[in-house]
Amino acid sequence: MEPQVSLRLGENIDSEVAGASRASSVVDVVGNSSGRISFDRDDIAVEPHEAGYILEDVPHLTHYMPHLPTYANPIRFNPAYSVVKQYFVHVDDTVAEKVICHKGDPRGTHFRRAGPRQKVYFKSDEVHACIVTCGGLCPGLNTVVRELVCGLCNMYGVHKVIGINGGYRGFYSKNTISLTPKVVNDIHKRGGTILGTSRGGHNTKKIVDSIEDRGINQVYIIGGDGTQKGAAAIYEEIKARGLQVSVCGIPKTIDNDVPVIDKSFGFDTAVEEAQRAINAAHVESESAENGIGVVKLMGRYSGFIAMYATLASRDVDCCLIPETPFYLDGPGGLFEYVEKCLKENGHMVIVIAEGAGQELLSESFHSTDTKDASGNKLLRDVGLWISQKIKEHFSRHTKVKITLKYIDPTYMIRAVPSNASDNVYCTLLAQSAVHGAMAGYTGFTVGPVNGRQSYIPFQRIIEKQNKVIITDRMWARLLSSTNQPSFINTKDETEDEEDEEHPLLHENDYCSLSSSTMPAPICRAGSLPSQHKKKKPGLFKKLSINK
Ligand SMILES: Nc1ncnc2c1ncn2[C@@H]1O[C@H](COP(=O)(O)OP(=O)(O)O)[C@@H](O)[C@H]1O
Ligand SMILES: O=P(O)(O)OC[C@H]1O[C@](O)(COP(=O)(O)O)[C@@H](O)[C@@H]1O
Ligand SMILES: [Mg+2]
Repeated sequence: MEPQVSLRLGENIDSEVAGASRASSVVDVVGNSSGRISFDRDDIAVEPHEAGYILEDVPHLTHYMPHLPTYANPIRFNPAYSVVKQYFVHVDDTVAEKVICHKGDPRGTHFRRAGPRQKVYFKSDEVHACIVTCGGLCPGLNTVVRELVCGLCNMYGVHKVIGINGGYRGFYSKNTISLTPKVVNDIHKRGGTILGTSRGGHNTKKIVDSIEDRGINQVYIIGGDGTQKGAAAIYEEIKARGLQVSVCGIPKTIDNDVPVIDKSFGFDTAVEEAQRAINAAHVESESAENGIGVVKLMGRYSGFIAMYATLASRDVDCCLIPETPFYLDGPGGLFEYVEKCLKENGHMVIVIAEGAGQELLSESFHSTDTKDASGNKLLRDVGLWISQKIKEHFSRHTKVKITLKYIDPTYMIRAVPSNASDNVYCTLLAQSAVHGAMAGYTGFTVGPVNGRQSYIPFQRIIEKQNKVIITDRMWARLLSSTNQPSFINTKDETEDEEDEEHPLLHENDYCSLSSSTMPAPICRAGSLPSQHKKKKPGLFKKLSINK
């Protein structure tokens, strides 16, 4: 079956924008010849047509400004691109969210494919774009800034691009940075962001006032989950004021915790840079008698950097991440495993993500929650804590003398420039963002879905965090690479097997589960918390059978 364009019947089929006349509809169910249904995201849940797919579309300026004029895309006059056959993205092109299907499955959710359109909704010399970077640092920020500027200026002939200083709060300050291809020429070789960044300080009304006062009509917002929530609020306010301003979010997070997209920029660089710390830990531990190297890596709620760095290195004996429960004492606990490693190999390396075991730390410190300016919970140093616990264990309960070195490379990893593959990734991301804004899309985030750049509604990006699925094959690969304990005792596994009520679950069922449904860290030796046993029996064993 040929996928159909998500236009309403009676709409101009030549229109560059699917559903251009709709007020706010962003989700279409595209079916076969028997028809299709369009609906507002906020309205009702609609069952997709048996043979159709759901197009989770992004808003367009014409949804609230229906009579905007269009212009021929200036790229067609650019010698670099005019020779490329089929350079423009077809209006029907969509990208499937899931590429693994089972016989009889519905075709699932699709996103609009990113790329240049035949028509644009801005005259190049009328574009006044701004770029802002928010939240924590991440390798590649400067590359994205560079490629946004070069994409706007070199591909579309835009002359007015400004940088907002120091994150969202920079919208309220007088000073901005004028950005030209010359200014940004070398910045991709530097870590950090030339624009500066910050946490907190988001005031939607004041930001949109500033956008209006300055005559800005394209806003590129680079940042993580918090930033994208802020971008969504800015878009809503701009829509409410009826402004012809495209708002485009570019997901940034070293933690790789943004959902839907394949991975976030800077992640590859972070994994690569983490190897240096792991190597150092390995050298130190190998060179001492009963040497233990502990490396803390970033990852507040998602342990992707720790997991991939461990898999890449092969020198790591134990990887602890926020998504996995672990405990210290007793059979199957961490101390027992450390003793075993030292006995067998004379040394060991532990990688721990910063958000791992936080519940265990809270128990130790009885701390109250403190937050940063953006409202993110401030975490205690788990690396230091676990290092002390291991030292205490060996001095109090064994005769083994250990040498433990704790390495915290987190900010060093975050501050490096992006590597080659991240640079290419950042280029595609930035160019896709520019194409989308020029084509009049707004209220969208850009990112790769199954290898294809796509336009994704803000809602999908901010509704949950991407997490390591510990029942997935990737975590199983890690466990088999490190041989670390799963921190699940056999008694619990047997209980799970006996539970016939719960059918096998598909991996995608888990992708849609939030952290609240994942097991809480185990606090006591040798047993799982009771709510874990009751809520998700079979969580660990059964899914692996399904792969
Ligand atoms: N729910 C929210 N609504 C509006 N703005 C937000 C929200 N959460 C965070 N922000 C703003 O986004 C910016 C970055 O958020 P932060 O959580 O620090 O980093 P990140 O975007 O990398 O997750 C901050 O300026 C913060 O004020
Ligand atoms: O010390 P900071 O700058 O607040 O940043 C610490 C946090 O920033 C991160 O690197 C990334 O967080 P964001 O994506 O929210 O910016 C986390 O891994 C880490 O916990
Ligand atoms: Mg964040």
